Amino acid sequence: MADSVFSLNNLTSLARALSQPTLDLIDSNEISPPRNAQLHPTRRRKLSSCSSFDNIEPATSPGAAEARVLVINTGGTIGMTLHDNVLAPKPNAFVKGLRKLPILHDELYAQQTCLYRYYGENSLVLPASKDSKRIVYTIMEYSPLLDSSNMTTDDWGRIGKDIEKNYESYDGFVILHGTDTMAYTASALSFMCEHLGKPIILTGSQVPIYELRNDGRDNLLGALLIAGQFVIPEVGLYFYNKLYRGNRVTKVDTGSFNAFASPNLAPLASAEVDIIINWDTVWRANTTAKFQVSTELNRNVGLLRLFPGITAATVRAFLQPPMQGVVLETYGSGNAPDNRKDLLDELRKATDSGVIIINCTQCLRGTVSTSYATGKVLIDAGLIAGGDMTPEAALSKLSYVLAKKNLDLEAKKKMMSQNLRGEMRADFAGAKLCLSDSRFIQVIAKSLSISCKEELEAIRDALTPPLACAAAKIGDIEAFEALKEMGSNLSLGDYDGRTPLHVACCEGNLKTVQYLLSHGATVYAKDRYGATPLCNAVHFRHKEVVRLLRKTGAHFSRDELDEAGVELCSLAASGDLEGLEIWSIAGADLTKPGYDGQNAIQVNGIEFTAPPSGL
Ligand SMILES: NC(=O)C[C@H](N)C(=O)O
Repeated sequence: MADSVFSLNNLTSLARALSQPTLDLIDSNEISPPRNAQLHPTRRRKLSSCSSFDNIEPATSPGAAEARVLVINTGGTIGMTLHDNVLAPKPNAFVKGLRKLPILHDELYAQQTCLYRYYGENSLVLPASKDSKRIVYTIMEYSPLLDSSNMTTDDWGRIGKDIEKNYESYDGFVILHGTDTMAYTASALSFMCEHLGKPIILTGSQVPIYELRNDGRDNLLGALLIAGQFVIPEVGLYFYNKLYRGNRVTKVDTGSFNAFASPNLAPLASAEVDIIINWDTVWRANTTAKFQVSTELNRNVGLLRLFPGITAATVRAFLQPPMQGVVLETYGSGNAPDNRKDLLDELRKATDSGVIIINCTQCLRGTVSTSYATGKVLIDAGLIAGGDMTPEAALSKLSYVLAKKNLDLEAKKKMMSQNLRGEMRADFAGAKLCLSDSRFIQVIAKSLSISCKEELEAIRDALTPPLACAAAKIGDIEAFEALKEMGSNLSLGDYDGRTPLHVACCEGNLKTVQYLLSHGATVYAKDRYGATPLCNAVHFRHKEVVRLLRKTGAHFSRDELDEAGVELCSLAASGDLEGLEIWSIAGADLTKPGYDGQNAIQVNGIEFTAPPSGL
């Protein structure tokens, strides 16, 4: 033990250093349960302090039975009431209103489990799902609440920052927002949220939730169920039983509950009898970097819609400094008059002087191309093809890209033509193998006399988890490649919810973990027992794997953290410094008390030594 690189003295320093950022995070915008760990080491144990504990059915598997969602209420019709015959947001009424709606809140469970004391006054809980799971959600209400027509880029930044601050405390996020500019906010957040690993779902309604017939209840319920149950690492928009990719939507109807369309991309999920997730479509960050929110946005951007007879003077005025980026909404497949030299000259002058102009179509569906002479002239004038991007996505992408201080103009232009968050279709002509190309699947299909696409996909999905977990066990990257070729999703869990990443983390094969993380595996997957890949890597003491997972944004779940004090004390009691070191690398707070109120550092008479100054 003497030659251990990790002594108890630096453990105490580390503990201090580790606890510091946690404290710094607490401000009025962060909603989290009380951090006084001495009160209740686990939520389950906490239940025993409730007077009505005898009536509660204990959770079958603590940690897996409750999911937490943060709801950020920015305003919108969903929470509006009539004043002087016009609809306007009503502050401080939403939580009270929801408490009276049994489909959105189970007051009995809340009372029995001391929900408010543990999660805060603005918390609510959905009734139990079919598999006895609960979604506990906490509402953060903005002041003032806004009609979304009043939203600005500063409001997008505020939402982004609040998600970032609370990222580790919740499984998913729901943003309540007015429908008028929801497509813009959803697009902007999709770019601002870099290396996203958890669901962020915007929703709202066409009719206030307080009215007899309204769409707010269903929309909120659906968004909560998806955000709390599925690790969809995207900014989505949930409306009228469909989850869409946020940067693919546009508002198409003012008078229907079916207010949004995603003309160029099928929904990510449909809530019918069951909620069906279209996992093949789900976009994944495929990076090992940690989640962060980039709130720097450039406001010198604009949308200009071509119309027959538009004058060169109008175009010139629009493109004057300080304008730096413009989405030009063109005709059909990206066309403009090729007999209007005056117009084309204005566009050319602007691009020559460094204005980035993106060519997007005015049509609801389809992509820009260069099939016509009237389209080619715009390429010649220095415009960048916007593919099948919506104007909302193109505008917010410009705002995000132009704010990148470390990129020169060429790099920004390149970034604009790349697919960053699934906002445009990348041209992979011929690169994607279809399911029936896979020899393996074909052999199985033949032996089972199966030929239709749906049946083939069902076989693939049934076989993927055990095959991918087996490949993870032995670190067989080629097997992963073969599975991916079939269109398999390497994040799918087996019967116990164990994903290939869980297995690779148990095995400690760094290369395999790296591969899975860069091919869409999520660090937030929880198996049937509530265990995360990080918890598995800690358990099997794979230090480098733990480091990589942390770099990617992994953190202990709330229940794992609650249990940590006891585990840490037992490691300290047996003088297991290596074990303690791994826990601290994984983000555990070494000052977390165990059963008797003592923490790891105090256990067995070990003195808590003050850390060297400066830490
Ligand atoms: N349905 C709505 O939410 C429309 C409202 N004007 C808003 O965007 O805030």
